[in-house]
Amino acid sequence: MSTLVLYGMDISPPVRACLLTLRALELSFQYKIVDLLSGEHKTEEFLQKNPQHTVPLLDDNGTLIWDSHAICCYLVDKYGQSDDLYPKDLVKRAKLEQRLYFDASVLFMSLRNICAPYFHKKVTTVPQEKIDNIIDAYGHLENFLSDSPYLTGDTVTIADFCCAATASSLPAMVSIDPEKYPKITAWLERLSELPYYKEANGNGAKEYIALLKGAFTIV
Ligand SMILES: N[C@@H](CCC(=O)N[C@@H](CS)C(=O)NCC(=O)O)C(=O)O
Repeated sequence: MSTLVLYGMDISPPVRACLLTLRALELSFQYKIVDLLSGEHKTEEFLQKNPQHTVPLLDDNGTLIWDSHAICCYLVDKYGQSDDLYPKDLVKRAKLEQRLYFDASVLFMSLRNICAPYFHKKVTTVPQEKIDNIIDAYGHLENFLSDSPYLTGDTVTIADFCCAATASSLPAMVSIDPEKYPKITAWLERLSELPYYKEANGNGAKEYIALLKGAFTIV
């Protein structure tokens, strides 16, 4: 029986994507808090596990995996009772992975490019260009949801978990106007009905927004 340990903290969107996946798979795991705000991710002990010093980090009986997207894929492939959350069908998987890479390279980066300078160097001025990146990303997300309730079709997958963990945190910088983004708004409401959503993502997203809302001046 393997022991799963997730390292992270609730304010981190990619950590919450992993929490959503772990809960959806009904896996038991140990959650070890790494307090980024006090620099615990830069300790020798953590750097030995993840030299890139990011959370989430998964330790599956000595196998160390980081990057939330890699973790979510691994968890479903290894422990899923079905492939519903991460289909094996190549065409379905390709569409899903496009959404994962969208989160990793566009959506989450639009958030990280603002919050990393804030957390690392207390930078509170944000160029309009960085705000425009969030608005562009919202536009793409709205478009991905134009003809289906979830990001890859009729059922929830890890693409929804990864993108929703980020999207539900981005209102710290740019609100999601329900009139402009009705699909994103309905999608987040739909996901919030999952029995484990509040604990795995909702509370942490609220905490993240409370920590950052109003912290920035756009220049
Ligand atoms: N693409 C990575 C991003 C991970 C990431 O940037 N995590 C942030 C917290 S939200 C972090 O650990 N920052 C600390 C650092 O980069 O030193 C993932 O999806 O896991």
